[in-house]
Amino acid sequence: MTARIIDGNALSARVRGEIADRAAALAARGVQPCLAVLLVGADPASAVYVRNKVAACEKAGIRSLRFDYPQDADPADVMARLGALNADPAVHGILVQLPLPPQFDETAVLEAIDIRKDVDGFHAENVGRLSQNREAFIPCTPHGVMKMLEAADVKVAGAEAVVIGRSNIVGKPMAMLLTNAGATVTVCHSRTRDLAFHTRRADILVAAVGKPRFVTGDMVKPGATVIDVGINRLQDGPEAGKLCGDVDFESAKAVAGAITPVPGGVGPMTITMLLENTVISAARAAGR
Ligand SMILES: Nc1nc(=O)c2c([nH]1)NC[C@@H]1CN(c3ccc(C(=O)N[C@@H](CCC(=O)O)C(=O)O)cc3)C=[N+]21
Repeated sequence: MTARIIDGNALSARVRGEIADRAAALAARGVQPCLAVLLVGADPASAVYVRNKVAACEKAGIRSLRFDYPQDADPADVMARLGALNADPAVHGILVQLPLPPQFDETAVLEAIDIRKDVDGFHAENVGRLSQNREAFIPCTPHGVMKMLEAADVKVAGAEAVVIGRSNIVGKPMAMLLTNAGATVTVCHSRTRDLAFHTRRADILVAAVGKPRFVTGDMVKPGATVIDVGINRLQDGPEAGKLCGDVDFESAKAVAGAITPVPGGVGPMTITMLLENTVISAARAAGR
């Protein structure tokens, strides 16, 4: 057996088309959706992601404002900018690219964003709302995963779901969304004693560990849906520079029922959900 590929690029193209229509309709009513993106430091990966986000906005008819700060930026300057963006009615979404340099208190920065503009869904109040199933904004990566499961007709209610990774930006909100959708959820992490015992029971397996090709075919239940959230740039060897996920695609594909590739899987959907959240925010600001 070989798994069905869940194509994040194709799904993104479709959803981004709908988002562009909504953005155009809002603009016609005088509300041009607008996302502000703040990038601190010169991490090359972060610069690429920010460039991709800005380009995706442009293509969808969403205005973007970009603010770049040096690696040694004064956190007070960034906080002041956030205050101004919170107060600006023309701005509907604010994203501070993570990670931040060490002089920043990341939590304090995320809490400084008005929750009505928190399109990342990282503010503690949005996290609390998500846990109560009455969220303002759903974090983009796990939200994109839910959209992929839906588009691929994967039944979530009643399924055994296993999430590997417990980060605030992926693992925890992913577990919450799957729980809200009726899955029986197990969260595994670096301290889990027998990882394969858990993963082999999963109807839906989400890998968000940050280790290249960590999940192998022998860890996958036959017919399972495997979602690969990993974005790892291989450092050395013959494949240096290549992007790969947390899943060993070839061995997992031979066992799974459906699987997401890297690149072209969850990554593009993350950006799509960012655009969607920005348009939702603009629609709320327009009173509809
Ligand atoms: N405040 C904040 N919000 C984020 O959403 C956020 C962040 N910080 N920091 C970094 C991570 C990472 N992230 C990605 C988004 C898209 C792709 C993506 O589109 N990847 C393409 C490949 C891109 C390439 O070739 O490098 C793909 O998987 O096909 C990857 C990674 C968002 N993040």
